[in-house]
Amino acid sequence: MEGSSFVSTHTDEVPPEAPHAADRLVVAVDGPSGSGKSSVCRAAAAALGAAYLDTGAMYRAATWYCLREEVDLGDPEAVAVAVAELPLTISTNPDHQVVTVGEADVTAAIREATISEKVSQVATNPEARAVLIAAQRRIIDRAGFIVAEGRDITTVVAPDAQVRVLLTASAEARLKRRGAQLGGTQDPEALRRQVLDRDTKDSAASNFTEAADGVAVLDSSDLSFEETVESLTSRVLLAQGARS
Ligand SMILES: Nc1ncnc2c1ncn2[C@@H]1O[C@H](COP(=O)(O)OP(=O)(O)OP(=O)(O)O)[C@@H](O)[C@H]1O
Ligand SMILES: Nc1ccn([C@H]2C[C@H](O)[C@@H](COP(=O)(O)O)O2)c(=O)n1
Repeated sequence: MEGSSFVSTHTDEVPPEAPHAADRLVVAVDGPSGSGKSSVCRAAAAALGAAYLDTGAMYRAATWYCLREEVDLGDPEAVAVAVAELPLTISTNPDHQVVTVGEADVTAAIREATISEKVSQVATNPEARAVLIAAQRRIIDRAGFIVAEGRDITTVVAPDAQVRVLLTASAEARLKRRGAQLGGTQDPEALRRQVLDRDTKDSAASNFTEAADGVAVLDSSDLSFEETVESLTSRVLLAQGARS
């Protein structure tokens, strides 16, 4: 498993070390905010010995960069130009996530509420998306065995993935989980903005509320965290078994 992938925004080439088709097993997971994508996919990847790609972290890092460069997020052309120059690296080690922009380690900073509230302005920019989607495809190609999660992985980034899952949960469960995750620091209105309002904005760029053809729905509303991880890993093991 590769621990770190440099995301070049300036080339489309498939890296020379890309694995053979027979060694590829891509697990694509999409879903709304707070459904458990990051935590469940990271745990499943660690259990399976797979790489892990958090594509949301890439949109968050792009937003952090735009803010640092004082780019007007309301100016789509300026955002597109900035993201095309984004010097981003993201680790694919499920046990150790590191995101850097140039020399800056932004792993913690990209989780702050300011970024959560502004990230949709970058994520709904078509040119910015094209740059990040190309980078995500290169990382997936290079990894071979990888769990990648986001909003458009099953449909746009890796529609040919061997395992495709839409991870859902009720709005009530998602708000409760996010509230607990943030240690009860957010008032109900701030939580709604960060979870439900963000979903509404992000829906303009991709459909992550309905499963596309061939995508299985995993509803975690009434499942524990461990049961959800188990459900995902068992689907992957089934796919592995079917190939051998
Ligand atoms: N089945 C579950 N039962 C209980 N808690 C869960 C479950 N799945 C995830 N969680 C918890 O819910 C919280 C939110 O999960 P997570 O951050 O993985 O969601 P997400 O879908 O990646 O959200 P976002 O897209 O906003 O980043 C975490 O604290 C996680 O541990
Ligand atoms: N494939 C993706 C991944 C993420 N986004 C957007 C949607 C979110 O607002 C933002 C941050 O993602 P999160 O960390 O909350 O999973 O990025 C997207 O549009 N496509």
